[in-house]
Amino acid sequence: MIDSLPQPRTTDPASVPAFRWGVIGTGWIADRFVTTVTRNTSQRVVAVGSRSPERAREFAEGHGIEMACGSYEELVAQDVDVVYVATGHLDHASHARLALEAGRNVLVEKPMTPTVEATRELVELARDKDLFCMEAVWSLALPRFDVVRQVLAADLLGRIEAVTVDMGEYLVDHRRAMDPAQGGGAMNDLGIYPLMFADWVLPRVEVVAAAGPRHATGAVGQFMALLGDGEGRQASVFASMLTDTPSVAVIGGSEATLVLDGPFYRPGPVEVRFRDGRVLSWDEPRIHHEGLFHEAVEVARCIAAGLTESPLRPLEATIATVELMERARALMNDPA
Ligand SMILES: NC(=O)C1=CN([C@@H]2O[C@H](COP(=O)(O)OP(=O)(O)OC[C@H]3O[C@@H](n4cnc5c(N)ncnc54)[C@H](OP(=O)(O)O)[C@@H]3O)[C@@H](O)[C@H]2O)C=CC1
Ligand SMILES: O=C1CO[C@H](CO)[C@@H](O)[C@@H]1O
Repeated sequence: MIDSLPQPRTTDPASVPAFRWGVIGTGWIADRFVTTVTRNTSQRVVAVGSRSPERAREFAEGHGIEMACGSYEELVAQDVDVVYVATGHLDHASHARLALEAGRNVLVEKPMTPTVEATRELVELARDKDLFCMEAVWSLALPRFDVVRQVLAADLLGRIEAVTVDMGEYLVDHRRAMDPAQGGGAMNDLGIYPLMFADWVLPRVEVVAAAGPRHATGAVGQFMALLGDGEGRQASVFASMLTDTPSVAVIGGSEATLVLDGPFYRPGPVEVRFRDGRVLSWDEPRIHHEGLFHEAVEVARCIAAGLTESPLRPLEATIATVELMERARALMNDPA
């Protein structure tokens, strides 16, 4: 009988080489990513690219970045080892392609692309070029997720029977995230996380049913999906841009139940509740998006090791998640 949860095996940022990074886009996530990477690692963000030379300059000055590029083409032509694609959902494919064609490794914001076809094309290109490519599902690089990974590998929960996971954040007033013309709606911004989680825990799971009413903007404001693996295991997924929900993830097993208190996709605690009443927990500071730096360290670790994909977010897993997204969308008549 164990008396504590496993310690996470996350990579020490100081143990990986300092690579030269370029960033495409100067928006919300680009700002957070560069801030935390600069603060917590020795990775060097040396160039930023924007559609506007002015915005590139402002971003570069604000973050102490050497090169401000007035176009994405100019950015990928710089001497960088890896490009972080931080533009909107519908632009990931073309901007990642631009970087790969220029011979750069890529870390691409989620969803890598909103469709199975475009994701497969990008994966194929990265493989043809023998370049590193990863979808920035940063949760999977967090210490918290490594604790879960080890709990699952050690079969501490018994037979997994159910996953329930929700993710609700009030984003109704967010122009990009609710604009259907920019791929806005509950799927691309939020739903990808709970679907990824269900698929990560129960890899053969399929979407059985889904419903997602449209908000006044025309985007799907929230959706529920029911998943099953054909062997009796089920997952329920809920994502909403219309209200804040606990955003808790639960893995129910025959021997114990694991709970990731919300928001499950960010840094936070892990609790395992055994059927005999014992509870084991592991905790870390709830540092919000500050935890983004872990994915940059994972990228550096992989590139240094000569890997073209990360075992934390293999490209086939990215494809599996977008397959679930596409199936759920089809059931709710929501074009990508
Ligand atoms: N990992 C995470 O926790 C998070 C991930 N994300 C993901 O990151 C991506 C970007 O989200 P976010 O940072 O919130 O978005 P923003 O709208 O804040 O930034 C997007 C950037 O894309 C660039 N861009 C290029 N073409 C266009 C266009 N036609 N219209 C508008 N912007 C354009 C702009 O940079 P410029 O003008 O300088 O060229 C802009 O700053 C999304 O795919 C989202 O899913 C978002 C939030 C959190
Ligand atoms: O990936 C994401 C996670 O956090 C953000 C806000 O809290 C979301 O909007 C976003 O798309």
